[in-house]
Amino acid sequence: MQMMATTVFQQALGTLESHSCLSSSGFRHECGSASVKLISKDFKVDIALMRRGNYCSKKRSFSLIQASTSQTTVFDPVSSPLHKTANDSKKKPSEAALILIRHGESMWNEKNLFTGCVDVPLTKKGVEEAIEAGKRISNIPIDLIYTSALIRAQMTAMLAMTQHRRKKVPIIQHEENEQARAWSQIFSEETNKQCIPVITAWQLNERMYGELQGLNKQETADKYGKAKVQEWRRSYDIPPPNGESLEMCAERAVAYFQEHIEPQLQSGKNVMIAAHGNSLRSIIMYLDKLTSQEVISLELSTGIPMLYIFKEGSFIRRGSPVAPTEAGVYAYTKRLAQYRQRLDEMLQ
Ligand SMILES: O=C(O)[C@@H](CO)OP(=O)(O)O
Repeated sequence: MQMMATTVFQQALGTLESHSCLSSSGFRHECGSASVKLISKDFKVDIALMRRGNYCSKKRSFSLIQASTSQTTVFDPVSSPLHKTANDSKKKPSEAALILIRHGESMWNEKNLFTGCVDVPLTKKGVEEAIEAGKRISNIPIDLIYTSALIRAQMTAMLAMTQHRRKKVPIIQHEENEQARAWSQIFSEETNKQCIPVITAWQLNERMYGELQGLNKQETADKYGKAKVQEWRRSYDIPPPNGESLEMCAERAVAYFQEHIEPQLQSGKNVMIAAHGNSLRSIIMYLDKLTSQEVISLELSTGIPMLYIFKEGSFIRRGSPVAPTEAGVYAYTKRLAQYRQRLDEMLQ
């Protein structure tokens, strides 16, 4: 179907009250969602907003962002506007998608051991979670992927990308030294266009859990008391013995995000970050402007993608995209809906 230039969506202010209460298991669904009908001349889009999916934070209300015929500046022919005009490339990108995903279940998650920076792989369940996550983001544009230096995050990113409908190939970048850079070059521009660079950064590693690494969480609580262990696990500025506090983790993870990832989003590139429970908690604290008190109650489940839209310097949380097979639609913006429609056309 010829993609009609969609008209400006009517702005709908969907005020969503989502009440989330947090459980020690780390997450609880909350269906504080509302359906908001966005009508344009070309197609009606029901956007079930803010399906609270599997991550919680404090009670928040959201208003729907204005969706307009903004020029999409993306680095992917599928989503580039059909009729680019001369001055399009000079236009600042309208928005960019940011996907955050905590790695799937790891073998030490399964054993309930403190993991931190110990480099353990995913379990079979973690592999399945990563693949399911890939299905949920399979229609969202991704131009760059960032992971930590740990295999559980890298496995999650690569497994998720096996499900992406654009079928670009994620390539881990080796820039650790000149030889690594030289020996991993791609000598075909066309092939290069079909690749997505994957940048690994130790700054996105899980918080270093110090002398708790390898200890069983329940045994540690029995030994030191539940309150003390909860303080080590979830407080902002109290580190575990010879380990990192969340604040210390944020000093590297958020700094890396601001220095290396945010500029990419500002240039219109769509980014996925596959990382860890605490390094992502520190980043979400920054994105959502949570206080050190509020972040205590923020928990992330394994393998559940979280979608943000970066627009005019702000991060708008859009919830967790539902799987492509599920009825209904996503916390999509117009641009993301267009991208999906072009994928459908391309894959017909
Ligand atoms: O052990 C760890 O590294 C982390 C994440 O698995 O555990 P917690 O959720 O207790 O911070």
